[in-house]
Amino acid sequence: MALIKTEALSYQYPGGKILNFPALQIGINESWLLTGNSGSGKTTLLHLISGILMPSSGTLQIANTLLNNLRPAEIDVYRAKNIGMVFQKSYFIDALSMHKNLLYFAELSGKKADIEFVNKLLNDLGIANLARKKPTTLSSGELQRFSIARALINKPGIILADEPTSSLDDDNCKRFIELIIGICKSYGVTLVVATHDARLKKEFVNTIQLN
Ligand SMILES: Nc1ncnc2c1ncn2[C@@H]1O[C@H](COP(=O)(O)OP(=O)(O)OP(=O)(O)O)[C@@H](O)[C@H]1O
Repeated sequence: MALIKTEALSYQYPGGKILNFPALQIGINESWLLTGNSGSGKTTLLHLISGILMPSSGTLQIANTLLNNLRPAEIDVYRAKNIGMVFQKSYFIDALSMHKNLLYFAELSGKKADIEFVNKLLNDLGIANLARKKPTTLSSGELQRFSIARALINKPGIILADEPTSSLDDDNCKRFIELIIGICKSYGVTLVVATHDARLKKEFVNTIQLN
């Protein structure tokens, strides 16, 4: 069964052209690359899947839930439970250690942080030795590895990453993408990476191409 399924999905920003998306069937624990030229709608599609935007037409189904039918409050609950996000730039609080940052973000969702899970994540990502450091003392490659931990902290079924490697050099890019694909595989998480970064193409079997 598909975890993410769309049919005839489209979105139109006020006054903008209609963005039409190909039908998608993305399975549990699969890794997908979302590519296309600048302006083709990669970020918009990620925002539709995460419920930040509602489709103008078409259907979007995640597991057994038709997102079109949800009310805004239900969408917020859906997003908090199901979606982890990784962005081009990491977002952490400078005054807190990385460990405290992760506990803080875990608790933002209203649940008590699972410290054992946080520690397991840090070990699995090979960043436990950096957990006492503050964000300003870390490199962009190290911060992006913590962004993976942040995205996984509430145990989502789906991770959406928007241009996660565009500020990384070749070594960090390779390390990051292998790490996020590997950890999503081992945690049973479905991964969609939107990018125009040609370095990522060879890492994915499944590709969505937007025009
Ligand atoms: N908030 C907005 N209001 C109006 N138009 C928007 C808005 N955000 C994006 N667009 C337009 O919608 C289209 C798709 O944008 P989107 O950011 O999804 O593309 P993208 O493929 O992610 O591009 P890039 O690779 O440059 O990030 C573009 O034409 C863009 O100008």
